[in-house]
Amino acid sequence: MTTSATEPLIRLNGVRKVYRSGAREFVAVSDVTMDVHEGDMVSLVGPSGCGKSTLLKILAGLHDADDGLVQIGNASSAFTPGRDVGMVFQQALLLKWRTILQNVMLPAQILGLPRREAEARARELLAMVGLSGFETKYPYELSGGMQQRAAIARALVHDPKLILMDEPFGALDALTREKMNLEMLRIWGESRKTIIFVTHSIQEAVFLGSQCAVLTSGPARMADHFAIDLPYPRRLDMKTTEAFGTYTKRIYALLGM
Ligand SMILES: Nc1ncnc2c1ncn2[C@@H]1O[C@H](COP(=O)(O)OP(=O)(O)OP(=O)(O)O)[C@@H](O)[C@H]1O
Repeated sequence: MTTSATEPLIRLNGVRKVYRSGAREFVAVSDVTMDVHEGDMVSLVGPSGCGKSTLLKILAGLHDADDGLVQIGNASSAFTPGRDVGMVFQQALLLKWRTILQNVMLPAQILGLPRREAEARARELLAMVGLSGFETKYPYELSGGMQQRAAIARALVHDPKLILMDEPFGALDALTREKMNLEMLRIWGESRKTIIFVTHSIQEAVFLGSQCAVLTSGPARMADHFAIDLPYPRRLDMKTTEAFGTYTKRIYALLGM
């Protein structure tokens, strides 16, 4: 889905973020240079504390970088972080007193989008994530995987240009996680969104990503960024192929493992 001939949606060059506490400085992210094109699925992989969430916060406009270029949007696609970002976290973070439909509609409501259209879109998205029939249920009536599907629908409801996902399947059991990986690829294919996806799992990074950025800690920096040229649709049995193994070995080597 990469359209490298076009201007990138995101251009990062030499991005660096330092947290300061009194006189002490801590470099959380450095040397982050990559272009992300519309429709890319970028895996950000690295060990705990290597700055993945910090980078997502910079992309979401929640943190400023201390150095380097962060350009989001281009001549044909203006970008407003509040309007154009959808986020999914490790926990679904659904409001327990709202139904699933009301939860999915929340970002549209916050942005003041017309209610009727928002509801129609929320219903369509719930169908897309396989939750038709659960509109009037409450979060406690859904499994963890189903709650995470609702969170994905919620992230898409205001039709954002960029979806940022921070370890969205980290709290799920291994089998549900594999199923959600397949679902995620289907949803990405149908929505054609640009997705940046944080994971600790090297396998997940290779299985999902059209691009992969590897971040290391000590020192915090982007060690590499490359395309994953495995065909879509991806199937679970691809994990046993030599090409898949070559990518995972490359990431293990970059992480010094
Ligand atoms: N607000 C903050 N002030 C000071 N240090 C921070 C702050 N936020 C994060 N850090 C530090 O910056 C480093 C990077 O944090 P970040 O949360 O971006 O890493 P991460 O790769 O997402 O980690 P994890 O995979 O464990 O979630 C960590 O060492 C963390 O302790």
